[in-house]
Amino acid sequence: MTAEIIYGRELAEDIRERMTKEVADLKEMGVVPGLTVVIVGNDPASLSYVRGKDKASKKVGLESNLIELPEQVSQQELLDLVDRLNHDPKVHGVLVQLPLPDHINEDEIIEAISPSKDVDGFHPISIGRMMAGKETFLPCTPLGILTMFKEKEISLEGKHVVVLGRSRIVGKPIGQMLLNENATVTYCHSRTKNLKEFTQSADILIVAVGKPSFISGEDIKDGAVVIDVGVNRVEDGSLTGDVDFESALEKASYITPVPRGVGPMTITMLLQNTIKAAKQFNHIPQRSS
Ligand SMILES: Nc1nc(=O)c2c([nH]1)NC[C@@H]1CN(c3ccc(C(=O)N[C@@H](CCC(=O)O)C(=O)O)cc3)C=[N+]21
Repeated sequence: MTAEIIYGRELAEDIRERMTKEVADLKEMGVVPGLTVVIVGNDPASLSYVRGKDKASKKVGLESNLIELPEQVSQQELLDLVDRLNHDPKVHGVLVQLPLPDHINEDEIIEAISPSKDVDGFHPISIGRMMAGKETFLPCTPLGILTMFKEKEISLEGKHVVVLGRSRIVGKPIGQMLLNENATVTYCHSRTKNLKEFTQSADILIVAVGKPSFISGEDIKDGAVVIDVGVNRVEDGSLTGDVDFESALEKASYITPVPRGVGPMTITMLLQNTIKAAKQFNHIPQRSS
């Protein structure tokens, strides 16, 4: 079997086009959705992502602000900034780019963000609501993956989903969200024994481990759906996923590439969450889509 490649970037463009219209409608009502992204330090990869977010936000018509802080910023300065953004009525979404430097207590910063502006879906209140299957801000990468499944009409009910990786921002939440969609979910991680037995039994394999070529064709069941969440910057400066694309392509029914797969969907879901936050703030009903 040769897989159909799911180009997240193309899906993302379609969704952003719809969003641009929605933002224009909101502006007619006097509502300009606002997103503020905070980045600490000057890690080139992080800077490149946040600039991507900033550009995409502006393109759909959001009011986007990027706050760049020096590496040495103190915990208190960061908390004060988050507090100011929480109280700013023009700011509907707040994102603090992770990871933060070692001297910063990341959890305290995440918990300081108002849950009503938590467009990343990382606040414990958002996570708790997600676990309970309640309406909330869902984290952008998992939401982007779920949106890909919906757009491609890939059914989840009763499917065996194997999630490789258990990070707070990808692995754990995607498993919970797919459980909410009635999938049967197995989590695998660095201590899992006989990993191959799990990967080979997956109808849907989600790989989020951060290791180039961690998975290849022989690890995959014929006809499986393979979602590559890896963003690995390799020596020549190019971006590569966690899956050996060429060999996996021969086995899978669907596969996402890196770049142009999950990444652009992540950014698009951030914009979607920001629009949702702006509507909630202004008591405008959400569209059912
Ligand atoms: N608070 C927080 N929220 C995040 O959502 C968050 C974060 N911190 N820290 C870092 C990770 C990583 N991340 C990516 C987003 C888009 C692409 C993306 O669009 N990638 C493009 C390529 C971009 C390039 O070439 O550099 C693609 O895959 O086609 C990648 C990675 C969000 N993250």
